[in-house]
Amino acid sequence: MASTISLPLYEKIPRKNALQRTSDIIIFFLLLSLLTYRLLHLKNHGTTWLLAFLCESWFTFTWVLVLNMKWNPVIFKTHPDHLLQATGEPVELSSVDMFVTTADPVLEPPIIIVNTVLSLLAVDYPTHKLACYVSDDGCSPLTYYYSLVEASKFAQLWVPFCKKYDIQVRAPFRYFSNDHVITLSDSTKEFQHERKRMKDEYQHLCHKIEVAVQKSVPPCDFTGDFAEFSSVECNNHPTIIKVVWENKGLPDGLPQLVYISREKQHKHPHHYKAGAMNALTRVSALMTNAPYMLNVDCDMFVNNPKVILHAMCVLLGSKSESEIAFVQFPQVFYDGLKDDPYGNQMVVLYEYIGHGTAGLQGPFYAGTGCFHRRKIIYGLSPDNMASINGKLIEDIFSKIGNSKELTKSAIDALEGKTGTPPNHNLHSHIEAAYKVADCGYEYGTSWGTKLGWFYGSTTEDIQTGLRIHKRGWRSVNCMPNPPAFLGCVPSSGPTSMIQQKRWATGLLEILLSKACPIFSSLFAKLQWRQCLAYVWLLTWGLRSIFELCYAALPAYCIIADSHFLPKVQEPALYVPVALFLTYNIYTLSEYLRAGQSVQAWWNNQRMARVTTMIAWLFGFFSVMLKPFGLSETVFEVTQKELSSDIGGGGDDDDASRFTFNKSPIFVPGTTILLVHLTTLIVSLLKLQLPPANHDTHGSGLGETFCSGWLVLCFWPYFKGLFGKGRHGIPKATIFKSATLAFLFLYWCRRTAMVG
Ligand SMILES: O=c1ccn([C@@H]2O[C@H](COP(=O)(O)OP(=O)(O)O[C@H]3O[C@H](CO)[C@@H](O)[C@H](O)[C@H]3O)[C@@H](O)[C@H]2O)c(=O)[nH]1
Ligand SMILES: [Mn+2]
Repeated sequence: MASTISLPLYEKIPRKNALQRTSDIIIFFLLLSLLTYRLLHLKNHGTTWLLAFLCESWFTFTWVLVLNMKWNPVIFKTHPDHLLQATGEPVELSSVDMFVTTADPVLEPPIIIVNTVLSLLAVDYPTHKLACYVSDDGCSPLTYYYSLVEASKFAQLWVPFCKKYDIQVRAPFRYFSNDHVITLSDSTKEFQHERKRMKDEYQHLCHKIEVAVQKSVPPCDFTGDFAEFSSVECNNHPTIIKVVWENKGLPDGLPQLVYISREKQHKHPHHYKAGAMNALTRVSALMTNAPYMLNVDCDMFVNNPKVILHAMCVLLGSKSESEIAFVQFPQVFYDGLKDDPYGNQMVVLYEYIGHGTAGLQGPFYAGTGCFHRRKIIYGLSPDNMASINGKLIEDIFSKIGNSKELTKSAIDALEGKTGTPPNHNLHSHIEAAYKVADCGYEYGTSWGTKLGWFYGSTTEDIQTGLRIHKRGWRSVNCMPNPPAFLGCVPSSGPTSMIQQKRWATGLLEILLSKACPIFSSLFAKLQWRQCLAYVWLLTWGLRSIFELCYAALPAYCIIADSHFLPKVQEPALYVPVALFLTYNIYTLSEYLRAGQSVQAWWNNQRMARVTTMIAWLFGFFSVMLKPFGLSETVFEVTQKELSSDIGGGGDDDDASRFTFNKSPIFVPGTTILLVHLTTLIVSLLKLQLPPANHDTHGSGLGETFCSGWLVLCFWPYFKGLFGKGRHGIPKATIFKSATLAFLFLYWCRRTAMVG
């Protein structure tokens, strides 16, 4: 097919960044000057300078990693219209299995899953080439019944409606929301009438779900279709697989829809999302065996109905198939709070780091909104592409487990004989599918270690992507307009902190494992600049230690009456001042160029400090304490809320105010704030004293400024000291933090007097 394509399906366009490179280099040189200054004066000063030197060396190292990532940005532009022209008939397109994972019907309400599934079912693609599989780790009849059975009924109306009128947003909650204004006046009577009907039907569906969720009773008595759900515990139950909708080869019907809740038993590790993805891979292999797999988190609905066509442009358009393993769409969020108060919307991150890594071996796999090739998930290397020989097949045989049907489908996948034959009957494979979804199936196989999604990290996405890059594959990021998928972003302090903690934990687990990118670069095919990009990401947890130490320095110096920054009269002071100014102007310009506000920039700067020193610190400790059995790294599911729950759009001031709870995760931040409030006051008082009382070693303006800056960074905590309810830091947390702050300051004083 590729040979008949003449117009390019995608283009790789280098992005100009001379100015950025210049600022990057300037900052790098300023960092080097600071290090030189430290080295020259190290012997005149004590431990504080050594500590400062170590921290600044780490910051410089991190900066080199950032510089490497941003140096050669590229943009991939896809042309779906060329795809349709080239193939003439859309029927020639490959089939795609679409996976949705969900784990908890409370944190991930059924209405969210309904919308994601509906948006997937309604994409612009021949429907008989699509199958949607929903994995439910919560084993909830609510999810099964509403997200799938009821949704598939509604889909019978919704999908034809979307296609007939070429609706752009195919998640109904979004389409019918008020901020999605449609000029109904210039539309036909017929359209208005049908739209009204859709809206009524959708509201009816919502109402049913609401009632069931509130009563928290199962939607039915456990008979018939639901018998399997009776007396299940979410962590201990047999496999449940249900074919909700079967497409009998009709291009304009609905895509196949299958519900899977893999078996779980207390004594078997289930490997969280990675385990779910592997079960999905196996079950779908038996049922539809599409050569491409799209996976989304349950909250990531399709926002651009052409998304599969965009992905196909890259996957079919790469010169040799052997190049590109996966196509990653960025995580974009809907209805995020205004100006990103939690600093977690990642707009600027995707803009610079995303396009930057695209110019290296390719973007990281982000766990959602990504198209994979099935054979690569089965462990294929670029070298093996040309010949699928007996040895390779034997190899697969030994790894994939003892299901004959699965082995056969895997061989088909490797040989390129994939896709659903016409009149394919899903039910005929259900028995084999139950078998491969058992929790015992993976014993003695290589699932999670050599094929599929990889185990051992709570960021299974990064680990899986790294293993793919390690084999020499590339990846591409695709950022169509409008964005391909939209999802939820945490909009509360506790949720956001827990998510960041999980990431830091998972990333550090990878760094300390066999999968460490440094080995992959030395002994496998991970390109060294890509390796550096991974090192940047995987060291998030370690950064917390250096930042925390650096934050302790000004406080220590003020109490101990020493200094770690050049004094006002020293010309060397220009170095940190210039560094501070250049860095902030530079990051600010990044935000402005990405269309973000000054407030968003500041919120992100501030939250970067809070996240690094607090959430990542917890991630660091949970990894460090794991070998001693003092901690367990678990995948804590992020709470998802529809915008209506949080006051729509988040313009109101209260919604963007930081929230707290009783979690110990808020102790260190409160401690840092209390320490710096104290030292700020102490140093301001000292600055008032006549100069005669100052010897040249005493703390100076630099330290005072640092303390002040940290207080500003922790300003949400400051407000939390006086806040009420969820906006206030609990009294017990304040008490613990005050004790810690006192002990720290006391210790500073003691060591200073001894020294
Ligand atoms: O035991 C589990 C736990 C989670 N999930 C699903 O995994 C997805 C991601 O979980 P979520 O709580 O939303 O985590 P986020 O932090 O929002 O997810 C980001 O980070 C994860 C890695 O930590 C990636 O897997 C995700 O794709 C990425 O969006 C959701 O659909 C969950 O239902 C499961 O299926 N089984
Ligand atoms: Mn999520």
